[in-house]
Amino acid sequence: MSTAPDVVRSAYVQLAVTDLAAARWFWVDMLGMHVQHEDAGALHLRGTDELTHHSVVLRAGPVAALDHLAYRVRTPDDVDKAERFFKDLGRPVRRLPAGTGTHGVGDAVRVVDPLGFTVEFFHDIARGERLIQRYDLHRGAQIARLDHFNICTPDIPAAYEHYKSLGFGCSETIEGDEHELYAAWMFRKQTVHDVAFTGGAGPRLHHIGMATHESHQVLHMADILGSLRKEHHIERGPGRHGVSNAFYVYLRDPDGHRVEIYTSDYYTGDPDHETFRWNVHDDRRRDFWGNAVIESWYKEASPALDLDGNVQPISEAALDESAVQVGADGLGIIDPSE
Ligand SMILES: O=C1C=CC(S(=O)(=O)O)=CC1(O)O
Ligand SMILES: [Ca+2]
Ligand SMILES: [Fe+2]
Repeated sequence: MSTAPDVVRSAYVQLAVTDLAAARWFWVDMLGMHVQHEDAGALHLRGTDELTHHSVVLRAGPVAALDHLAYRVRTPDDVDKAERFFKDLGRPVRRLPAGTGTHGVGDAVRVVDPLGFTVEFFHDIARGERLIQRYDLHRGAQIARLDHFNICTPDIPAAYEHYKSLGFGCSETIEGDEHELYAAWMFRKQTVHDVAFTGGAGPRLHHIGMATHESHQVLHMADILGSLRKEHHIERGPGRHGVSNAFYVYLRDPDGHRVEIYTSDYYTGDPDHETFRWNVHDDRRRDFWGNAVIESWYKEASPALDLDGNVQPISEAALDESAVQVGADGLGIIDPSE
């Protein structure tokens, strides 16, 4: 096996949106993300703490879809390592020299990974002005940074093994009584996750997680949408997660792309960090207070594009967590004897 690239973190996502103006309203006017670069066909956005050019790229397109996920690697040579790693796996690989890929990003490589997702690995990226203490510019949810990707994939063990081969640690899992793997959270940066897997038809993007510093910003985002009679953009929460212990709310943008506003998870940086395992019958796992998980959260997700911008065909999942009979999800049957 060739050497894996040294991935630093989940760095940006490129989404195809069918109405760039409507997307601008949601991601800039409502969430408060900062416009680093804008042209007729795309918006490059970042949060208040982010010193690199962007963490969300919204590109106008005919189909609302995930264009690609992007991980930053530690050195320029790690871009070469990523190219060799995925070529050795026999996967489609496309090198994008500086100036030929996403605006602001230097030399990069894009691959279709074994799970069917288009993923970019880059090191060089343009810098942005330090906004951390420009409180005069902080608005909406006051998004600090991109925290994670959550992807729908039919084979969670395969996803786990692939990201383990890329050097990711595992912070938490959801497992059945026989330890069948329903979901996993994996990391390179020293927090709960850079990527998580939700069991379901895939490849599809379940959501991107955007971090705020404090829970009142999560609540304020929900209040803003309620005030404007845009409450239909709130899909799930606010609430407290079991997995990750984060405080959260899930929103849907005008194209249905799901974004989580997420705060206050925990440190995972010690070399002997142990995985915390939840049982799928524990109804605190997804919401620590036992609140139901709305069915759309399990079933709906954004399709994924291949290297040429075509929608990837999807495969159905073997395990369906929403079908597991638990009390809180509202989808199962509560055993009256309990
Ligand atoms: O970021 C996350 C952390 C926890 C959860 S869960 O709903 O608690 O499983 C979901 C999530 O993957 O979006
Ligand atoms: Ca090189
Ligand atoms: Fe999440």
